[in-house]
Amino acid sequence: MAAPDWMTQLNRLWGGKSEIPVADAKLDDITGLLGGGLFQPLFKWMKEAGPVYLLPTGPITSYVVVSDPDCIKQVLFNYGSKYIKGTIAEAGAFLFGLGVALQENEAWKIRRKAVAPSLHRRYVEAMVDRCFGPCADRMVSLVEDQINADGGRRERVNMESKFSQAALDIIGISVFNYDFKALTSAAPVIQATYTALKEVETRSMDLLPTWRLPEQFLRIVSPRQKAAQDAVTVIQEVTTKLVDDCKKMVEEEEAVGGAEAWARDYLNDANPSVLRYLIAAREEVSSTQLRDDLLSLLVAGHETTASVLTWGTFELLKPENAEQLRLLRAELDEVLGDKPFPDYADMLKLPYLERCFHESMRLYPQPPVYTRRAVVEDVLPHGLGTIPAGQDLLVSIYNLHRSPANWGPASQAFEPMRFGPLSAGQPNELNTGYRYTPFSAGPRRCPGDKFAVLEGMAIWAVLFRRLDMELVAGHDVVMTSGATIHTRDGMLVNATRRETRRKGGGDAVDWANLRPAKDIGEGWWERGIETKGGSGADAKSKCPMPFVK
Ligand code: HEM
Repeated sequence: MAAPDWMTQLNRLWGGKSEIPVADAKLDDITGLLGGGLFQPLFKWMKEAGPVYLLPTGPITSYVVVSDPDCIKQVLFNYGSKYIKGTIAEAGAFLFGLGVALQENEAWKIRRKAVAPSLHRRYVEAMVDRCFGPCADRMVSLVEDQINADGGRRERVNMESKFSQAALDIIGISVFNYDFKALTSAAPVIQATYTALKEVETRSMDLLPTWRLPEQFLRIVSPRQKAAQDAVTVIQEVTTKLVDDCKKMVEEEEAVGGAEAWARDYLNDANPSVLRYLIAAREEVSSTQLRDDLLSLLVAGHETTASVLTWGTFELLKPENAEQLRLLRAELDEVLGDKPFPDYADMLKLPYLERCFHESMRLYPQPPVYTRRAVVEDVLPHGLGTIPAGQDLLVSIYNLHRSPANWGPASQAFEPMRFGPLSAGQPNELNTGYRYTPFSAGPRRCPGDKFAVLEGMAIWAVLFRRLDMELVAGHDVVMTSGATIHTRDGMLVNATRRETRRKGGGDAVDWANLRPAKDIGEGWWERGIETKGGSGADAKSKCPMPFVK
């Protein structure tokens, strides 16, 4: 995506405010990383050019890459007044249609107001017991069955696929009340999601945006575009069917018992879902709008969580992180014993596990980079530059989270205790001064944050309590990017059953006085969680879903 040297020279004549340094982007920087993630050269250039720099991408096109906490805060909070999503919204329109994730301005505001309440804290908490725990159990039981069938010998498992399948099953049940059974059958929608998301990323970074040409033409001339369009058709067919089925079901329930009886039954025994909530809300909305909103949830909520789990597992299985893994298991044994999967009450007693999930999101933010476009001129804080109206930006959360300026000399190391004592709580953008911003901030902040954290914790709790795993020797786990960070060839582990510990039977750990197992640099432990800040989400509001008690 970076422009060749001559283009960089040309771009130095950029008409904007020239105090923003220009990245010295050589083609070698990205050819060396071909097949790797785009976010990696962005990190290299940040080290050379500083936390705000201009990246020329063509003779007249460029991105300003932003990696400073205060600048990122300003850009994200001014969505709607100074910035819009820009490139990513244009490039993703073929996939997301009218859905909440990529709409802009007024159209987005209406959809956000309708969709966000469906992911309310209380609904998500109810989902832990009904869905997250049982799905995690299903994932691990399948591996255990394989091990048993093989006489107890170790089994080679691609954990990236397992997490992706489990996350799809979870999002299917909680959002659509539909079981994709991705763990037990080959769901074409998974591959379709990957293909479509990869295309969104490629489109947003294309040097020559040929994808702006008419769709029918692209189908004929470009096999890549044809594959992307076919993938979208698969995803849309699946979601359309789910919307139609749910609408029919609600209509039938109303016809039989009237709205009141339906509501009563709904409270008593039906499985709640976001889709049923949206239909029950009786908002005047077309089936296409509903389909695209749900597709936003499916896409935004599936791969993101799965990728955090993949990379966090990779870190936890590295020999250098043996102590972190020991602590994680000690906590699980202490709280869960031989319980097959945790419920919501257990989740509140697993702060170290939650820290591991946050530390994984710090090192592997999903997505690592996203776009904004300035609609008016904006002066960045700390004299870091002026953004002219019309300028495209790349907000690099990967740079933000890995920069030694924000996280000290050991910023690249996996250390869940870097955020301070467990009594300080869990990190978020508010209490870390925006140095840790995994769910974005401001109006477009992720409404699925609580969902994601509890889902990830449930899956890890079951996995690490019941299985022993080691990374497969000689198999390189290499980062590459779709819209989230993928592995190039999977994340292979050898798995065996783990000896069951009784509740309280874990290693005794002095949790109150636990400090980082690694040297994170002087003064950085104190800087983990700096201020008392809320969750960033609207935690106290009343749950709008009538069926959640
Ligand atoms: C670890 C998992 C997840 C991460 C790291 C994550 C991260 C993000 C980020 C960074 C954004 C905003 C991007 C921007 O500002 O341009 C976002 C938006 C969104 N996320 Fe998540 N997300 C996760 C899981 C989920 C889940 C589980 C759901 C739903 C069940 C979800 C639903 C959404 C939606 C609907 C949006 C669009 C919101 C809007 O534009 O108003 N996410 N997510």
